[in-house]
Amino acid sequence: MGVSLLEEVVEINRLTKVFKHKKAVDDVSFAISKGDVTAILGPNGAGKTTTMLMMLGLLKPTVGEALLFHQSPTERAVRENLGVMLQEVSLMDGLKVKELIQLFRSYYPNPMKMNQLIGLTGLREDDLEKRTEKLSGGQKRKVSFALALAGNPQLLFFDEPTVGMDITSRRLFWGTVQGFAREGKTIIFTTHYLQEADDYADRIILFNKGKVTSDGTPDDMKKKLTKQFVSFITPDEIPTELFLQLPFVSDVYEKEGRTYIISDDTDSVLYMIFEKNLYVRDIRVEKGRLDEVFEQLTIDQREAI
Ligand SMILES: Nc1ncnc2c1ncn2[C@@H]1O[C@H](COP(=O)(O)OP(=O)(O)OP(=O)(O)O)[C@@H](O)[C@H]1O
Repeated sequence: MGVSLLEEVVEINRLTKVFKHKKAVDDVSFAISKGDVTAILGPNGAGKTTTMLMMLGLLKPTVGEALLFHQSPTERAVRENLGVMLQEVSLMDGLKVKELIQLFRSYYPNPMKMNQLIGLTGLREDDLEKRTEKLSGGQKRKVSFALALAGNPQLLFFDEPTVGMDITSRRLFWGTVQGFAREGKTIIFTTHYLQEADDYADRIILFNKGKVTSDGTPDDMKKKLTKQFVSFITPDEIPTELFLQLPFVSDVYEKEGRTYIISDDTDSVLYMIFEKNLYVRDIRVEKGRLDEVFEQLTIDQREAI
């Protein structure tokens, strides 16, 4: 059981894509384990979609390779276990939604049951009778979600899945994804919504200018990229040396009457404050927020241009 949970279902090795003279993806390698929900996060043009298309075998890498289930993504056995929802939703015209979904189900050896698909995607009975060209943007995305799930795949790729969804649809979508993860399905999605990556991903792979700039759990990322600190007000002399000698404290300073202790272990700082019985009031703990991390990253990119 333990071994199969760690099984790597996606492996990309030195993946690089050059468009004319632009390096959209630059020497990217990582592996993704079975059952993980992974967010690929990054500013516009960072190379997220290009990487996903190469992983799926829809775009040929300039250098490197992508393997799904240890095989080429173009293998039939891989395709049968793969569900994909891309940004551009183009559905075959002239068919009713129900017919289109049935058609997709017929391509797979073990398709998901029709009523399960409807329940998971939030499609309504009357949507099923509509012709695809008559659907709204939101309805199209639901159909595209249903088509991605039609084969009951083990591995799912979503490129910006919740763009254009209302709050109810979004909630249903993430509920479905979380249920899949519990069943051991592997999910990879790109997003601009930091909150979604933080809330739903086990792992965030941060892209910037074609490269992976950070990779870890949302908590790891916050620890690594944001400043965490404890701050308080004290009428006493600040015991700067006492804090600075601790291995987990990187800086101590005062600003506008408030003392700041910068540390990646804010719990231990609090412990120290109480253990030494320091007279402090209005203690605040700042753990760092992911949107600040992202903002920082985007600013860095802009400055680099
Ligand atoms: N077919 C193409 N031809 C030329 N350049 C391309 C092509 N596809 C992507 N690019 C360029 O490669 C870079 C990476 O694009 P990509 O779409 O992978 O980024 P992204 O991170 O998915 O961005 P977004 O969040 O805006 O979708 C961009 O500079 C883009 O303009």
